[in-house]
Amino acid sequence: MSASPAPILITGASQRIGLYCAERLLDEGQPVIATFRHERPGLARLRERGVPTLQADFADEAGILAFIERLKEHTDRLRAIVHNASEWLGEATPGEEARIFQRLFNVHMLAPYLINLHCAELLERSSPADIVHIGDDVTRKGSAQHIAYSASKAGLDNLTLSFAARLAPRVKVNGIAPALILFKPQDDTEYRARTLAKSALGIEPGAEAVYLGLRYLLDNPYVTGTTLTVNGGRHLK
Ligand SMILES: NC(=O)C1=CN([C@@H]2O[C@H](COP(=O)(O)OP(=O)(O)OC[C@H]3O[C@@H](n4cnc5c(N)ncnc54)[C@H](OP(=O)(O)O)[C@@H]3O)[C@@H](O)[C@H]2O)C=CC1
Ligand SMILES: Nc1nc2c(c(=O)[nH]1)N=C([C@H](O)[C@@H](O)CO)CN2
Repeated sequence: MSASPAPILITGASQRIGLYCAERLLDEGQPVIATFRHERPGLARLRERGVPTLQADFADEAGILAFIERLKEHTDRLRAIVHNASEWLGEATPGEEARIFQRLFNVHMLAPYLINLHCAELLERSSPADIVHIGDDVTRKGSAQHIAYSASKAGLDNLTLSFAARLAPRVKVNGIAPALILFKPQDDTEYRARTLAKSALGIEPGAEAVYLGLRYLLDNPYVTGTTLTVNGGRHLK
């Protein structure tokens, strides 16, 4: 029996929420394996702390399966998988709709689906074991500006239910559905004010709000098939 704890895999952990959660887990002595698509400055901080950083593009099946093969070269067990990788794309480019639709479904649904199926055995060598899908509160009502994005995140919510049923009792499977957590640097004042007004609490909480949800799901032995809403009371407005 290995003395060191099994690692937690976080996808899309080179920046923002994924990077933040990776560093908070490391601070607590939890080993992490991180995936990234493009090289970014935050990866150096993870590498300095001994985190294997695996380049992976989940835009198609070949990229997903190639990642799974490389992951298994790095570990034979996992404490948890956090499916965080995501693109927030709208229907902005005429003629590009089908390509964007496919890309969003691949990163938000095909990647979690294939990684969960192919890596369940790694999770089952750890106890407790968890899968956490990072979704989006927008699935509650859909989005006129991000139709394919919202639909693909709704599909991810359904994967939570199916995998929770399939992998119980050895693996818990849950989701976190955030609304605004972090603005992007390019978001202008008007957009920020308009977005903050959409929730009852009216704040930009930062990545800690998602990490606290992740911590709860990892620590609670009696929660599975659940999606935590972390939306500042957006449903109340
Ligand atoms: N930020 C927010 O306010 C909210 C976030 N969420 C959800 O929370 C999670 C984290 O959000 P946030 O930190 O803002 O996410 P980001 O937009 O920063 O994306 C996270 C990472 O996903 C990676 N990624 C994108 N496409 C692919 C792909 N095809 N294959 C592999 N990796 C890919 C990106 O890589 P690269 O560096 O190459 O771009 C990026 O670093 C996401 O699932 C998001 O949908 C939900 C609601 C609100
Ligand atoms: N992959 C991403 N998904 C989402 C992001 C993001 O930056 N990356 N941002 C949002 C917005 O904050 C939205 O919740 C409020 O306008 C949604 N999803």
